[in-house]
Amino acid sequence: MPTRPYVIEEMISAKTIAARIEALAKDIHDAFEDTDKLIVVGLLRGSFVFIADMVRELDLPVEVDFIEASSYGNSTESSREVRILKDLRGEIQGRDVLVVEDIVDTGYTLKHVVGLLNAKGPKRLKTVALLDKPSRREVDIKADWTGFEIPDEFVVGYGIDFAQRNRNLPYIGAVRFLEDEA
Ligand SMILES: O=P(O)(O)OC[C@H]1O[C@H](OP(=O)(O)OP(=O)(O)O)[C@H](O)[C@@H]1O
Ligand code: HPA
Ligand SMILES: [Mg+2]
Repeated sequence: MPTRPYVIEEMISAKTIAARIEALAKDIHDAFEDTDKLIVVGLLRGSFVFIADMVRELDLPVEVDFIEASSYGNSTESSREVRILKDLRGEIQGRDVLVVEDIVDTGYTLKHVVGLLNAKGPKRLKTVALLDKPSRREVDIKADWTGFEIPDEFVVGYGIDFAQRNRNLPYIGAVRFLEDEA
């Protein structure tokens, strides 16, 4: 289904993202320095680029796993119903876990997934989100580490989509609907 016409305005460059991930990885390394293995869980689909860059900066023994959660469909508004489309492949009971999320907006997705994972009894569970939109929060959740706090703008790129488009942009950009400009 075609969306309303829009342009994308760069908000965070690829270079700035890379530098921030390097710093986040150092903090995460320090928190999990004594781990025998860190299970890094990416939330599909939006986090696929972030997790790929993050694990390559993490100097720790890691296992990579994924959960697929979806709540937006083709809209810029959350349905507030988080559907789990794919569960973890491995066990996390008694393990160290890092959840990797692209963006925390209303907070429904991260809160739901953290609840599901905590119910499996991990030893330690921490979360990292590349982006945080605190002004849009509807439920009480904050990632343990955040890359960038951003204003109330619908963003795309670096794995993040609008109606499944623009995930392949190397930077984060804000969506500007053209008729809004008139
Ligand atoms: O804090 P929230 O308001 O819940 O929004 C954040 C979530 O929404 C997006 O996922 P989406 O449902 O679009 O699925 P996708 O990752 O496959 O794009 C994004 O990737 C986050 O997972
Ligand atoms: O700003 C956003 N862009 C794309 N997907 C999203 N899901 C939550 N917030 C956003
Ligand atoms: Mg999406």
